[in-house]
Amino acid sequence: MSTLLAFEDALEEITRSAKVLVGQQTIPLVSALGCTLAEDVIAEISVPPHDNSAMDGYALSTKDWQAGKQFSISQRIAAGQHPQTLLPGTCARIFTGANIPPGADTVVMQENALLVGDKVIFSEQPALADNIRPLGQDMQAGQTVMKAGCKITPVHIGLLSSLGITEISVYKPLQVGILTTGDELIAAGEPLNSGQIYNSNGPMLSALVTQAGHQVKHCIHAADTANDTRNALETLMKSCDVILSSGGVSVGEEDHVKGVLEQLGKVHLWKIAIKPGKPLVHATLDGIPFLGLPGNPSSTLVTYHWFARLLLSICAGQTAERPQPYLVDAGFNRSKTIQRDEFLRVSIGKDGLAYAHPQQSSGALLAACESHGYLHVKANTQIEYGHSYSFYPFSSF
Ligand SMILES: Nc1nc2c(c(=O)[nH]1)N[C@H]1C(S)=C(S)[C@@H](COP(=O)(O)OP(=O)(O)OC[C@H]3O[C@@H](n4cnc5c(N)ncnc54)[C@H](O)[C@@H]3O)O[C@H]1N2
Ligand code: MOO
Repeated sequence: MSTLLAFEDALEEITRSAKVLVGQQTIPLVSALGCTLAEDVIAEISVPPHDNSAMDGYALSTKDWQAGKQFSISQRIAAGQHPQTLLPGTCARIFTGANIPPGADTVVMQENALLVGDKVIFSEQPALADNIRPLGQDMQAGQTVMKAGCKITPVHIGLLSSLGITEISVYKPLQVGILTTGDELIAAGEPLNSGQIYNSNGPMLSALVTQAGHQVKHCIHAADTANDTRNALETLMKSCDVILSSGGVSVGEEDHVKGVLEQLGKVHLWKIAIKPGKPLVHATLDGIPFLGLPGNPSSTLVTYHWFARLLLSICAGQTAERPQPYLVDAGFNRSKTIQRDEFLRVSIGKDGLAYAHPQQSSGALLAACESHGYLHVKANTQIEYGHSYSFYPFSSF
């Protein structure tokens, strides 16, 4: 056990030397959903660009108001129109989104106004700036509204459109190579013979990489031989920015990945004190970052979520954020401790407590589908009912 690297040290080690590996390009904003912003965005205009009305009603000057005074309506301002300066002592009919005329400093909503012929009475004294959305309320010209590294969401597309932006500088997508290994594996769709299982890590990793906004450049499956593994890696090295693999990283003589990595590049770390996911390997192949994820499907998932996801996001220029934990109380006891940090697949019950899925085998994947997230139980720690532990919902990865 003493040779296993601690979870936090491994995270630090894997991310420390990682750097942006992709170039930039300018693309139409409407095509930028899911892309990573390459440069800070500084607002060139204020939003809104003018003081405007938040209500349909009447714009007037608070100093003109008197109880019972009948105001004449000196102009009508619809949204999009350019207002005239307000005639002193009068009010303007105004609509939501219309610019406030110079000389007015408040808006009374029409429900609080009494129309008497062609005049209006405001029974309540209006407060200064009532129902006025001031210039720059949302964003001020010169303000940094988005930082480079941010992943563009539909809300960002709305925000940048409100600044009049039509094109944006983003990072080109990271090209990711995926290698799966194992003689027992066949692709879904093929008939299953004795001793075989379907390859689930390949499609799962492709989906995880795609979901994170990267491009799966090439997926290769290699047999459990050093030759096949080396050939596959050399092929991936020709076209990929980063390479992920699954399986073949443990200690058996059928596990060839680590040996081949030592021939092709430099291995930085192997074996981490986590469960599942212990035999994770991190290497560099001719400048290309490589992460070898253990083949058990839940080990692949956990090591992708905690290590590969962060590594890929740094290489893609994304702001690499570790998910924020929520402190959640355990709904069960477990006296057994292990010398590795554990990532239990748990559900949060209606009582707000965390319950471990009964199937925690690293070979089982259904448990992750039936759970809400990970309960992080530090090495050598018992689980006690009612004590709190860090919970990470799957949605935060
Ligand atoms: N003597 C020891 N044996 C093992 C150790 C150990 O410390 N000493 N560690 C165990 C742990 S922990 C893990 S995790 C596994 C990881 O092994 P590998 O990364 O070498 O993975 P494989 O042996 O290739 O496969 C493990 C398991 O997962 C299945 N698998 C592999 N790839 C896929 C895939 N693409 N889709 C679906 N399932 C996959 C494979 O059939 C095996 O059942 O090693 C332990 N052994
Ligand atoms: O530590 Mo391994 O990844 O569970 O079976």
